[in-house]
Amino acid sequence: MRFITDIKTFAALGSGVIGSGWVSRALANGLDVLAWDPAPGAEAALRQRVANAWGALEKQGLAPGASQDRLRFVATIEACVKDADFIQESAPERLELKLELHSKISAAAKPNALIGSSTSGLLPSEFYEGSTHPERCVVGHPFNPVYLLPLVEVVGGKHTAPEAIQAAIQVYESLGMRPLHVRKEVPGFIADRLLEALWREALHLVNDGVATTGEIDDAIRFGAGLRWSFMGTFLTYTLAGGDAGMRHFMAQFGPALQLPWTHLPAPELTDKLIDDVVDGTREQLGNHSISALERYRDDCLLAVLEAVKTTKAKHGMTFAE
Ligand SMILES: NC(=O)C1=CN([C@@H]2O[C@H](COP(=O)(O)OP(=O)(O)OC[C@H]3O[C@@H](n4cnc5c(N)ncnc54)[C@H](O)[C@@H]3O)[C@@H](O)[C@H]2O)C=CC1
Ligand SMILES: C[N+](C)(C)CC(=O)CC(=O)[O-]
Repeated sequence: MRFITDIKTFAALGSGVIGSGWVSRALANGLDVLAWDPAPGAEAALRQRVANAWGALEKQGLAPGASQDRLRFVATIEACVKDADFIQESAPERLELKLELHSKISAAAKPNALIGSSTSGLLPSEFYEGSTHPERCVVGHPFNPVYLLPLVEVVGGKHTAPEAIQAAIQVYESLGMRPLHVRKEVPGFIADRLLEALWREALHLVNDGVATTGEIDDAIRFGAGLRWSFMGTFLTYTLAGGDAGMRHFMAQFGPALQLPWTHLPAPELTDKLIDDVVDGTREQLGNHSISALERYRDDCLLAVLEAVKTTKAKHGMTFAE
């Protein structure tokens, strides 16, 4: 089966926070968009959200022909999907609801139109169980705001064709995104496993009276949050190991995971896990020395600090706010 990758018409089912983000991104990329949502007043709310996002999208740069007028809100699931080249579902996070919705979407869609779900962590093998042509069905998990953040996690289920994963990656790239193929189907995928761990711990801190939510957010936004925009945890910690890199870092700070500071159970630090982490970060380092990456990290930090400061001032805020 050749899946459609040269898309002209994008269908969005569910037009809440995430659905309207997809609609905005698709319109900004010069596509025709069909949207459906069963809630009363959904069309007006969607148009309002798209209008709100449009200023940022104009600053980022619109594709030729991009226009909010190319959005058509329709009355049925069938009208939304039957002529669509690509379909993205962003309905509430309930397994039964998604199961029923996808059986209807897939029955009415062109057989070679890819179908993506925005789910934050439900398993595609489960909610695509009743779908027609499930080989074209994937998860495309985005991040809020969908029209600006590039990451989209692409996850297949037990019936998804490998070619469909590649085709979906191609489509998401054509929408200016940075797809990440999650190779193993697990609840929460990669990013939400991490975000949930952080969030759960933050709730423990509040619950234990250690910090307020504002203090916890300060702990993120004035520290690791600034460096996360350009360097992930593994490479950051490799640099934190100095010239000896990740192996020294693991020896020095790995045992503290067993104390534990957190309320989450820690993984057992087996030799295999350490080797996997060391080998993985070695690959990430490539030919770059630790000191070269430190210069890169510092340059990026300065640029981000300057950008945040300038942007906040434009909005009438001080840097400390
Ligand atoms: N809010 C977030 O930060 C993120 C949410 N997601 C995922 O995106 C999906 C949508 O979440 P949100 O946009 O946040 O929710 P939301 O509550 O803002 O929007 C859901 C929309 O679905 C509509 N809806 C209700 N029943 C429906 C049905 N049977 N078929 C189609 N639409 C229906 C509602 O009227 C509403 O407009 C969920 O699967 C969620 O896990 C993914 C990434 C981030
Ligand atoms: C809270 N959430 C699980 C819905 C968040 C996401 O899925 C991604 C995001 O935007 O943080």
